[in-house]
Amino acid sequence: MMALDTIHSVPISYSISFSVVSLLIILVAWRKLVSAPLPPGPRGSILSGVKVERKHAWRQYADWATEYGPILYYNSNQLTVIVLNTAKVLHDLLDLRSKIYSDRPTTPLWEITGHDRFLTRISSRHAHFPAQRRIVHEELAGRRTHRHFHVIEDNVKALLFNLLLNPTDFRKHLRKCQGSIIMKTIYGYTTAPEDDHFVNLIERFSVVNDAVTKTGLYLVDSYPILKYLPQWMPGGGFQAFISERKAQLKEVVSTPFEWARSEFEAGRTHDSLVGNQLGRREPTTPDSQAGSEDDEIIKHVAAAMYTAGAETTVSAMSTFFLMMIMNPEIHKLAQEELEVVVGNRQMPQFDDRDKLPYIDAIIKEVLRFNPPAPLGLPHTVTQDDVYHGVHIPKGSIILPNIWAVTHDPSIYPDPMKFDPTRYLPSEKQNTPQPNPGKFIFGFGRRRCPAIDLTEAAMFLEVASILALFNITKALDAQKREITPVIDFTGGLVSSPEHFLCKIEPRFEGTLDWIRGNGLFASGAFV
Ligand code: HEM
Repeated sequence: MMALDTIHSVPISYSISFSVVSLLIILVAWRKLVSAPLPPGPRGSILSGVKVERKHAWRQYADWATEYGPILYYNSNQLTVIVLNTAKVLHDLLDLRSKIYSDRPTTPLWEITGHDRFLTRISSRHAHFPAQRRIVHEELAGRRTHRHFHVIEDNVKALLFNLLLNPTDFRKHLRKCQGSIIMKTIYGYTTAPEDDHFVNLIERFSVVNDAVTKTGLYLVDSYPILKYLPQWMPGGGFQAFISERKAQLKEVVSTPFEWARSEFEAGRTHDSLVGNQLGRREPTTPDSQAGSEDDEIIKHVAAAMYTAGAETTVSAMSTFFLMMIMNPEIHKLAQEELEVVVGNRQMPQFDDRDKLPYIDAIIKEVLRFNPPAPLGLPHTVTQDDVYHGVHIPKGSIILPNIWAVTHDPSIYPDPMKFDPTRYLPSEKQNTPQPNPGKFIFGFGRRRCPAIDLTEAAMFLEVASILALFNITKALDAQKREITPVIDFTGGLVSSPEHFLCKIEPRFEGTLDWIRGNGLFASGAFV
């Protein structure tokens, strides 16, 4: 009996002390939380909060950070916004506390229209999120990207050909190249030379999507009750707007997917994300729930890729053109490296990448100088948190100020100077400056899943363009050089403002050279 008492009393006393300790921990954490103030930041009007007026919000935030510190808080239209401005706070919160900082903010409008199902916007707590991330990882991570090298090669050849025939439209050609790479690797679909049906569909949608996804733009975001307003009541036209958006979204998500599925069912296999995933999933029966759920997952991953990947890479490539005309000595050094490693009049290959450190450094510097997504994509935090004595409330919108990090002089000295040698060891600097890829592709569980594909495509585009062309300042009617103003657009993706440049073949007979290298083979040019 005694023995039995002892056996039982030990766990009971343990569990009492365990409960007391847990309660104390919770109390201490709670006291810390309630006593911790919000981070410092600008205060706006009581009604609408702070308005960020500047075209480049990231610069405004960086300026505020010098006044208030690396973590800023402000209130905008009743939304709590926290901006993270240094590499350290970004790493501490978005990488190390990724478990609670990987969600995406949503709005009633996105939920009603279904925008919140895309990988770019889906909540990290949604049942489909792990499967969506697994799919992109399976299809695009690391060496798996190599399967798509031939797609990149074909489209880069088409790009070179288009630049030769019609250099003025270089941005259109960059867009075509990137869009075609995505459509082929994701759906197995070869885009038409002009006016492609699917590309037009997605691009039209992206424009509307941009407007729809501006947080707080619509009344329903502030007053969710409005979603129940019948169509016949004043203001009920909103219901028609919703139906239209839903239909548009369904078309964008389903049409290219259904094309890929019909190809798959007809036995025409394409080594694409959708084709491979259809091959992997359980066989479906007409009433199979699992099959249709899998389809939903695949569709929404695939549809996110074009909208996330087209604009960003085109922005980076446009910055590359701008930097080449503004820095002719860097352009020349890159061509000299290519001549030594690849030889004259040769098309660079993927295998050459490791032997071309200067080209690699130019790409890094392009991405640092103008990060295509300067504020990344917004995150949100799923529980109240305290960091260095400040309270980060659950549900706050967390903006990573990537631009502030890539222009932080303590990491990148003289940050407004375009200088690829930052990443190369030299007598002046034993340790090269950090690869901006650490920051510009985002953080934690939401980090961009297409980094390897992006870097491979940018390498081949940059190296091949420099191998074949000289990019210089355009001339006006009096044959004077036009020096562009270095300026970038505002918005989620920031690209160089319109500028002119001259793109000329380096060698006589380039057209013949292009023919000889099979550049007509892909048929994907305009
Ligand atoms: C230079 C080119 C690119 C840059 C700078 C870039 C940057 C980013 C950034 C900053 C994020 C947000 C990460 C975060 O929330 O922390 C992101 C997410 C994403 N990117 Fe990229 N990206 C590029 C190219 C691409 C391409 C080519 C694709 C597709 C083919 C792509 C697909 C995606 C997707 C699907 C997400 C959402 C991931 C998620 O929310 O879980 N990106 N990217």
